[in-house]
Amino acid sequence: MASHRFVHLVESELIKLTNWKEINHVLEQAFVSVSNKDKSSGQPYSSQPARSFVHVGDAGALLCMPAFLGNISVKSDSSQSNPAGPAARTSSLACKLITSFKDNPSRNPSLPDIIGNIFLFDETTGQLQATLEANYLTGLRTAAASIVATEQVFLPRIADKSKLVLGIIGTGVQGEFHAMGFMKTHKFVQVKLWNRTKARSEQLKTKLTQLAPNSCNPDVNISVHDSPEECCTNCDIIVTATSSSVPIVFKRFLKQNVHINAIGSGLQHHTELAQDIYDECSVFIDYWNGAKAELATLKSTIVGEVGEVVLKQKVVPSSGITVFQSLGMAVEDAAIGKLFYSKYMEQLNKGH
Ligand SMILES: NC(=O)C1=CN([C@@H]2O[C@H](COP(=O)(O)OP(=O)(O)OC[C@H]3O[C@@H](n4cnc5c(N)ncnc54)[C@H](OP(=O)(O)O)[C@@H]3O)[C@@H](O)[C@H]2O)C=CC1
Ligand SMILES: O=C(O)C1=NCCCC1
Repeated sequence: MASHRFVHLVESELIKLTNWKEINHVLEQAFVSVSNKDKSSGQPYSSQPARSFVHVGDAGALLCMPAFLGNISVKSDSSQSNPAGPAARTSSLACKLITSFKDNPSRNPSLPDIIGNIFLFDETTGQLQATLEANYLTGLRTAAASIVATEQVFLPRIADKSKLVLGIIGTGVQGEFHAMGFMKTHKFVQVKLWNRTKARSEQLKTKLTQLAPNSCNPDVNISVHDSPEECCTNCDIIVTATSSSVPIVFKRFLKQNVHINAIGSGLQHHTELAQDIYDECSVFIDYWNGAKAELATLKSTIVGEVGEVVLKQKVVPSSGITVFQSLGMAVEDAAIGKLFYSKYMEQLNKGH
């Protein structure tokens, strides 16, 4: 059997390897892979069952998220050593095991809602190659999924992209990753924050103010708001990232052509937005397999997968409210796990 070296990558190591452009690039391929039914098309493809849940009463659950992702490039074309040549293709075999216990943040001492690891296997031999701490990576890949969904579903219908306003409803871990990822990759004139516990949105404002000089708009205005309504007013793009089991965003808060990335509420999904939004909007999802199981109670019009939009199999509306209903899927973890492992090994081989 070929000898191989096993590595465990901890958060401090992963932070050093973070590059939003590369992350968005692999997330877009993850979306494409689930919608691509033709392996010979040259596009990424994947095999990913609906994830399984082991429920621990009402306290939480253990999620098992396996996936194979084929024919991906882990570097954006512009960062290839040979920019003229085709991006080198690889694949990823991975399984994320992650728990979600919604009362964890209010424990003393406080614990994260989600705690997990990605297990990455050699796709030729099946040997375990690496484990990667997955809290940080889940934050990055969930935000990148929203960014790619926004780019595909919403930005094409916006003529003037220079005056966009972003709203973040819920400034916990996910809210923070979303604010940072969006500010690093798109220009916003204002980023509006709301959180149930106001001190936490004030803390995020301080962090984002420090980030602003290295964001797409150093002059961005960052503001903290007293209510979800005040926060959503005038927003072009909204992220809901809470564990609320009752609606906190209603249609009357929204601009006509708003796009919402609804990523929160863990195992229940679709509880953060009021039914009057779902009655009117067009919903985009990450994958049908997951939606059939996890969005069975959603009463709305699901147009299709984000990957179907990238592949031009589905058309996006030219106006109206759009919602990306993010469940989270295993190919996202397979994609980001492979990206970070490759970057780590590359550095190791260069002797850094
Ligand atoms: N779609 C996906 O791929 C993923 C989704 N998630 C989900 O995203 C959500 C946020 O996760 P994460 O940021 O890690 O968790 P955090 O514990 O860091 O943040 C939770 C946030 O929810 C807020 N909140 C909790 N209950 C309520 C309520 N009743 N009304 C209003 N706000 C509330 C908290 O406010 P306060 O500060 O006041 O407590 C806090 O802002 C979770 O539901 C999680 O399961 C997570 C990972 C991936
Ligand atoms: O995709 C994930 O990872 C998660 N999704 C829902 C909540 C727990 C983590």
